[in-house]
Amino acid sequence: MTIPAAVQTLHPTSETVVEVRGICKKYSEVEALRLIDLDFPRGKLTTLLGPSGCGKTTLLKIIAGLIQATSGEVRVNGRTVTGPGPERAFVFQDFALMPWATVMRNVAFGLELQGMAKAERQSIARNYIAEVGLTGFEDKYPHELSGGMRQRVGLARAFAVNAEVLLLDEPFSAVDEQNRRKFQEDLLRLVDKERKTFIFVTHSIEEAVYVSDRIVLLSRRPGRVSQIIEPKIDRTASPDAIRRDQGYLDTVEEIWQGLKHYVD
Ligand SMILES: Nc1ncnc2c1ncn2[C@@H]1O[C@H](COP(=O)(O)OP(=O)(O)OP(=O)(O)O)[C@@H](O)[C@H]1O
Repeated sequence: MTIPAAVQTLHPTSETVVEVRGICKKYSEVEALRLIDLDFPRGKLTTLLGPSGCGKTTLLKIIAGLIQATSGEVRVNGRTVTGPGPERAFVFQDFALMPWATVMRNVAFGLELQGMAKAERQSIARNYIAEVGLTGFEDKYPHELSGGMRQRVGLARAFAVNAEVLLLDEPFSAVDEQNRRKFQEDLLRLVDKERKTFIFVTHSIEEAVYVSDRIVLLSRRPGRVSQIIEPKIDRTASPDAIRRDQGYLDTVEEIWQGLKHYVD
């Protein structure tokens, strides 16, 4: 058997944007997370992967400042997180679009809240609408779009506010396989282009290996970091070639071997 092209590392770099230190979270009797220490570097996409209920969404929400840890600390650019902040954008599973607003207004809404002039925010929004393949749909309302298109609007909105840290909670979970693949490619292009810090939660091992620079495997609840894997994949290859790449296939297998004993 070939040795998977993946290595374990946990070294902070000078480019570390998000530092998670000693995070524990208890929901009354339920211990969701135990002593999580992680660093998230700029320009990289890190995926949190692990058995259902291991605390992935909880960790993402603690980093977002949407819920408080029981103990420990999160720092973003050296500053302790005490609540939500403009440098962090949280992309929810359902995207929570405003049904009464057009695609353009939805995508530009965060900028509107910041008080940006209309022409400027529309120009930024137009750019991200194009990035997610929705040019021509600017004046449509959410109910006139397919589920996959609505998710793209949500993604464009998150990018438009220009947050440094993007927290994505299973953004592709509700779309069909073809749309999902298209999204994954859009996401990889944006990671490459935008130099932001992406923290991504998914249930799909294949998706994690395809899109991630690093994969953090969490153990069963209480979630702890059990392994960190860096898939070594040539991302300049075509999407189909990547999915046939031996390094890709070996990493998928390695993660499956690590996770399968949690599934019965
Ligand atoms: N508000 C809450 N009150 C009580 N328990 C909660 C609350 N939110 C989450 N939990 C529990 O904490 C644990 C971790 O939940 P969380 O949603 O973070 O896990 P997850 O890994 O994202 O799960 P999944 O993979 O199923 O989406 C679970 O056992 C869940 O039931």
